[in-house]
Amino acid sequence: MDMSLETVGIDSGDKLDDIEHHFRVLAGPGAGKTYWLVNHIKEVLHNSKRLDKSRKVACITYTNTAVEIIRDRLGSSSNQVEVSTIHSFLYRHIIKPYLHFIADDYGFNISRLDGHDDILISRSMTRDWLNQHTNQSSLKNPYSLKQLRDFPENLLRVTSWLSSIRYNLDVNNELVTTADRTKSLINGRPLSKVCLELLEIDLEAFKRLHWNKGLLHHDDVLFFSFQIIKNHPFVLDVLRTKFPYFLIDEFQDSSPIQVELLRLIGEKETIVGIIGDKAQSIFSFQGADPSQFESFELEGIKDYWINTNRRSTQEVINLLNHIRCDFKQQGQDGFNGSKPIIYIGDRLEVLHKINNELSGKCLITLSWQNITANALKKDVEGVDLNYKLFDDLKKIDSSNNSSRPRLIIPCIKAVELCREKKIKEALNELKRYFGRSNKGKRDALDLLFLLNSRYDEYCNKPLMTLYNILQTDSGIDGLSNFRAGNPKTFYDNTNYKGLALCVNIIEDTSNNITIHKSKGAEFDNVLLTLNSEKELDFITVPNLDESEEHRLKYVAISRAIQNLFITVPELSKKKAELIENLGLVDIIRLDDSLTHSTALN
Ligand SMILES: Nc1ncnc2c1ncn2[C@@H]1O[C@H](COP(=O)(O)OP(=O)(O)OP(=O)(O)O)[C@@H](O)[C@H]1O
Repeated sequence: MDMSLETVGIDSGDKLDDIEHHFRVLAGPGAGKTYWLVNHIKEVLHNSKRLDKSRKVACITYTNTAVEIIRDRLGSSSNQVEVSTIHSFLYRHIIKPYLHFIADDYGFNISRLDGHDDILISRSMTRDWLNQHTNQSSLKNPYSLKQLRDFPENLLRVTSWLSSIRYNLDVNNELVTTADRTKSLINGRPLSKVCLELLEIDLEAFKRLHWNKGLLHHDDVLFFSFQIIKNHPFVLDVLRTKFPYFLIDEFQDSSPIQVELLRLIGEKETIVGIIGDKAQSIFSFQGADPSQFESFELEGIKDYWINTNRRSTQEVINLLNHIRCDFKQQGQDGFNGSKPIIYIGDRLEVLHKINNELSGKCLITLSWQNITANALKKDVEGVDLNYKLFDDLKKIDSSNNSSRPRLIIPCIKAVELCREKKIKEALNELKRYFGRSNKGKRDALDLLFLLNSRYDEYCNKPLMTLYNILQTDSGIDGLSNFRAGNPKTFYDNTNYKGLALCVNIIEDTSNNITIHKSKGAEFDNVLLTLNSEKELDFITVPNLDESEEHRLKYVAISRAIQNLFITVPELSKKKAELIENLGLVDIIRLDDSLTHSTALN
């Protein structure tokens, strides 16, 4: 951390002398940033003369789970605080009241606006877009309009590429719409550069097709908020009046558009406070840029730094300190435990062994990939799981008149969400198929009931079993039979469970989650699962500044309060010695451990 002379060291129990200046709090994991933030909000509520019934503190954090934690900790004080994610905040205070100002300029059908969602891109929408593309006559063999539109694989290439549309800011702080060219790669072949250059011209027209239907993607919330503020600056004044204090936790994962919005809000009247840690920046794939935290500037901003770790045992902190080179955290006096352990062996066996040893205490597994987390949840073996089965299904069952994937994929996602008690999200999946009318909502509920009550009949069978149930008992018309061919082979030979493993459970609160979902949380006992010994480089040659992969693992191990375990299938003697020589972790080979040996060889 680049600590300037003006950076003031504080403790997570400290109060600021003056609540009326912008601030930045920098600190490592477990330092008590969220703890401090909650106390600071209470301080503001207590001392500020600028708050009343309609003037509140805005507190922005990254996930709905974090929102709940902060609300909980605020207790009854939370009436005067609006705690939310940035998307919910902007939707409520900018999009809903003001989108109608600019809706016509963007062809947005405001009468159909109904929240924001993760909008899935359909091939029919891609086709509609191609059919009206400004450059369609310039598209040439092998990617002519007809070839892009009518060859299923090409259509998939365009659709996949369009799914990566993002908004960013250019050097003049103007919004630009981009899509990631590499995402057109299907079956080893991408669209050509020439073709993509021609198509790129009209990306906004593609968004307009959705906006015409009142569909608002999460990213569109940022896009429209920014446009509204730029074109109608009085909206900023309204926000500043309503929120004299604007505090943001986990700032390191903000996107450049969010950062610019906050900077604009903080230009006058509103006090902006940002809290974060650049070494915990793990969302670059969503546009976050770790350098923004330290470079964020507002007039008179003061920097504070917390150098303690109030979460973990000294043994866990020793490992964290080894990995981090910009500063060292101090632990709490006398809070000691066992050295972290690296287990070498099959991860499911490791999980069972640790669970046995912890005898009933809760162990949380953290994995990089969603499919690994799901496999651990469902007790499935293997490291070579196919996380692309939904893509394969769409590709293989992709003839123009097949509506099967459009139904069966939401069904699988819905029932898996339902089994994790995410009923609202489950119904939302099915509403993608049935629509959002009252009838659509009723149909979604009926189908969810059917899928859930018959789960045991298909959960360990080929996908065809589920499809047959849908054909015979869902009441949905027009579900076509199979002829011999690749789609039938896929449905006959692919086990439902394989697809279930690919479902992403948002805000997963189970004991087996991805590292990204563990952000901000802490657990007594943590098991980090790794797929190969290369992934232990974050310990042997750590580089948090340049490697997001290393930061991700740093975040994972810093969730542990008491016991930290890491598992890897194999470990060469050379690398094991390298790690052993650090003296910070014990290494146990599972085979040896069966005879209670902790020896290396
Ligand atoms: N001053 C304090 N007194 C008592 N407990 C504290 C104090 N500060 C922090 N804690 C406790 O330490 C733990 C870590 O705090 P917190 O979650 O706020 O850290 P953080 O900096 O936000 O962590 P991360 O960035 O890793 O998510 C929590 O259990 C919190 O309750």
